[in-house]
Amino acid sequence: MRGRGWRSFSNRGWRRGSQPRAGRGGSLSSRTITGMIEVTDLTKRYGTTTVVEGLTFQVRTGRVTGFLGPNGAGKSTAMRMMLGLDRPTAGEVRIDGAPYQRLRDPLRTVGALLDARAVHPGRTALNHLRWLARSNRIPPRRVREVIELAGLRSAVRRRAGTFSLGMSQRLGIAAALLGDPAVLVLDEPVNGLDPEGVLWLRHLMRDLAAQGRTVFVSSHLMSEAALTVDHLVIIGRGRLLADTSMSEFIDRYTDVGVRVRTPEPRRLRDVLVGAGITVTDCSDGSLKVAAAAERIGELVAAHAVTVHEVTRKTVSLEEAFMRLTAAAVEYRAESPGGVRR
Ligand SMILES: Nc1ncnc2c1ncn2[C@@H]1O[C@H](COP(=O)(O)OP(=O)(O)OP(=O)(O)O)[C@@H](O)[C@H]1O
Repeated sequence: MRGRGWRSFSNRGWRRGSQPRAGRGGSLSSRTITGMIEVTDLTKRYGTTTVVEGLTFQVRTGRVTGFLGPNGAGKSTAMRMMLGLDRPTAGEVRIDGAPYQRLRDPLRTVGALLDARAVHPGRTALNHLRWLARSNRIPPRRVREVIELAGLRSAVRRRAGTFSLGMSQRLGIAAALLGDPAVLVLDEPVNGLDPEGVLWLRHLMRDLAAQGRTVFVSSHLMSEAALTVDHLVIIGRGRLLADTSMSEFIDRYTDVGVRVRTPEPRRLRDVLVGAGITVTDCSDGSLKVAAAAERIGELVAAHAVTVHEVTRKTVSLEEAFMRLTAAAVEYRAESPGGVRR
């Protein structure tokens, strides 16, 4: 059994300390917590179906890492394996250097929200949190602190079974914060939150990362991730598609192009290609030109080509995400004409 460094509970932030405290077995240790998650060659098969395949990445401290992928990509399965709830077919996950099962005080090291509804419906929110705190040797005053943090004060005496999904998410987040953990693993925590709740959660995640914690949060919405996340791990059909900073992702995948409508497409194409510019035909008859609008304007004027419209087009983050994961999308709607979107 491993020893554990001393930490203090504080609303102002999480602090690592060098002051040791007695471990369960009475041993003392000055080991401090790093909070890093290391995923190595993680694989999960159900029968002949491979749900997670050879995932390798690290989740670092002090930033919010988004775990993205389309529906069925394997995000929840990977998170369950991180938290020791599913056994990997191959590979491993280490949190702070050890598998989850070997953490001495799991709730104090990792706070997790996987399924907000997984609470006894007949138990009040307060009793749920009190029970969790007691079973993990967490001081009762921390229960009050997380109730305030999660904005649950007016609902603590209500039974969890009467909660809306958004309220359940808040309760789940309160429970995840109970142990003042260095690592937070949150599966789609935005689901069901109202706009005020979404804003609150964004700020909370950013604050937790700014305090030096590791925040790992799944989502299938890039537009939401873009507002919170510093780093992205993107998977599709269980495989790693990207492990990149948000800014690198924007640079690499959200290309900017210019659409040009002209009654002389052949002439314009010759002029542009002659200037070394890449030109692509669009289905509506316009041309997609890989050059700045100013450059196109100069060439058009110099060669007296008639142009009806020049429009700068940017690829949104959501479009870029859909392009990246397109080949790995398992579930998607058929359009009325039978063409896949
Ligand atoms: N116990 C199981 N037995 C068989 N297949 C499973 C099991 N659990 C999950 N799967 C399959 O694994 C795949 C990945 O599921 P998972 O829930 O991990 O994806 P996800 O990325 O979290 O999806 P979503 O965004 O829809 O929540 C799905 O095809 C799912 O049907």
